[in-house]
Order: sequence, then structure tokens, then C-alpha cells
Amino acid sequence: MEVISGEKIVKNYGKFEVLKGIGLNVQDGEFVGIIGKSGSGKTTLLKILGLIESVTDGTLLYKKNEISKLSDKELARIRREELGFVFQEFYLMDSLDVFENIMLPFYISKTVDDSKKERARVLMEKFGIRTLEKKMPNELSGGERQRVAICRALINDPEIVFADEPTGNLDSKSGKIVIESLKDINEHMGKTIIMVTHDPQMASYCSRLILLKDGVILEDLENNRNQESFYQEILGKMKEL
Ligand SMILES: Nc1ncnc2c1ncn2[C@@H]1O[C@H](COP(=O)(O)OP(=O)(O)OP(=O)(O)O)[C@@H](O)[C@H]1O
Repeated sequence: MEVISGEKIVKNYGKFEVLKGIGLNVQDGEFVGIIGKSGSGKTTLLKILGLIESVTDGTLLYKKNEISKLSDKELARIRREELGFVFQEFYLMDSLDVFENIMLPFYISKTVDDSKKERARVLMEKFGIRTLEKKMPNELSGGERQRVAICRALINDPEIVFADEPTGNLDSKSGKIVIESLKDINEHMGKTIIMVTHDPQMASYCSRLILLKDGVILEDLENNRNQESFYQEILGKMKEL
């Protein structure tokens, strides 16, 4: 099933055209990577697909509904209930402990209950941070913080997880744990993932990779080989970026 599709998507910031006619569709269950040089428009595209940013021109469909026809209230509901976000900078609240950070969406909507607390514990267990539940963010490593952010993104049981350079601030060991967590979410929890990265190693975990250059899709690569040969293919393609 197609979850998001875009046709001829254009995004301008003032006179600057960042996206110049993007067409793509994302199917339920895919792990889509977006790779490209700094300034190629990766984050802008991710924000548009994540319904955070509007398009200047073109059509964006979310589950076959044209986004421009949805009310702000409906868009906010979709973002809150059906989408999850993970960012390079983690965005944890320094004054809340790990458990409270994961539960934050429910504190905001004042809908904390025992089943949601249990869900938070199951997620912490799954991502190896259960013993850290009472720690504050400044007591955690970068990789641990990102796993907290991943649990928070999953607490609403979203259908799609958007990740913007989720390993960008991590050393390679922590980065590997985080990317493997995302892979696990995709393969075993059935979540669709759309991830921006500039790192070919991280991109090799994706089932499909969009190569972005100066606001256009240079190539849309299907990963139908093993990870190492996909990595080699990506390295080759990156010379064209
Ligand atoms: N809100 C904004 N207002 C004006 N220009 C913007 C805005 N957001 C992004 N840009 C510009 O659009 C271009 C693409 O930005 P974007 O963040 O999408 O690129 P990127 O490929 O994700 O880059 P990076 O890898 O450095 O994060 C950049 O030149 C950036 O300066």
C-alpha cells in the first residue's frame, strides 16, 4: 500500500529553489534512505514528507489524501498519531528523566495511563535502556540518548518513523546500535522508515535509497543485494553526487 506520494514537488525559500520537481512514492513497510551532499535538500524533503513543511508547488498525497485539502487540525492529528520523528540533536528535555522523556507526548496530551507506562517499559527493554529509566539525559551517552528519542518516537505506535541524520552526532559504535535499532523497527515492528543521511554506511541498511542532487532525484536505488555489495554500489554512486 502506498503511504506517501509526491508529484512534481517544488519548494522555494524566497527566490531560492531547494526542491525542483520531486516525484516519489513510499510503500508501507519500506526503509527509505535519502542521501545527498549538504544543501541538496534532504531535510527539506523529509520535512515535506513528514507534513511539517508545506510545498510551494506540486502534489503530496498521504494515504491517497491530498495534503493541501486537509485541515490544520487533521494534519496535526496525523503528525501526532501516525508519524514519529527522530532528529540528529535528540531533542530530549534536560529536566525530565528517561522514562518521562519517552512519555512526554502523553504528558502533553494529559493521557498518561498504566497501559502507556507499560508500553514505555517494553520499548525501553527492547532498546536496551530499561536500566536507565531514572537517569537524566546529561548522564547518558549520545547513543543512549538517541535510543531514548527512538522510544519516544515509537510511544504513540506510529505507522511511519522519520529520522533526520539519526546517527550524525554519534561515534561509529553508537551509530551502529542506533541504525540496527531502526532496522529492527522496520523489519520486526513493521514500521515504514524514511531516513536522511549523508553516510553511505548507514544508507546501506535501507531497502531503498533516493540520491538527491541540487534538489532533484538523481537516482532511486532498490536494495536487492546484500548489505556489503549495496554499500559498494552506494560508494560508486556517491561520486556522481
Ligand atoms: N527555512 C529555511 N529558510 C531559508 N532557506 C532554507 C531553509 N531551510 C533550508 N534552507 C536552505 O535550503 C537548502 C537545502 O537545505 P536542507 O536542510 O534541505 O539541505 P540538506 O541536504 O538537508 O543539508 P545538510 O546535509 O547540510 O543538512 C540549503 O541551502 C538551506 O540553506
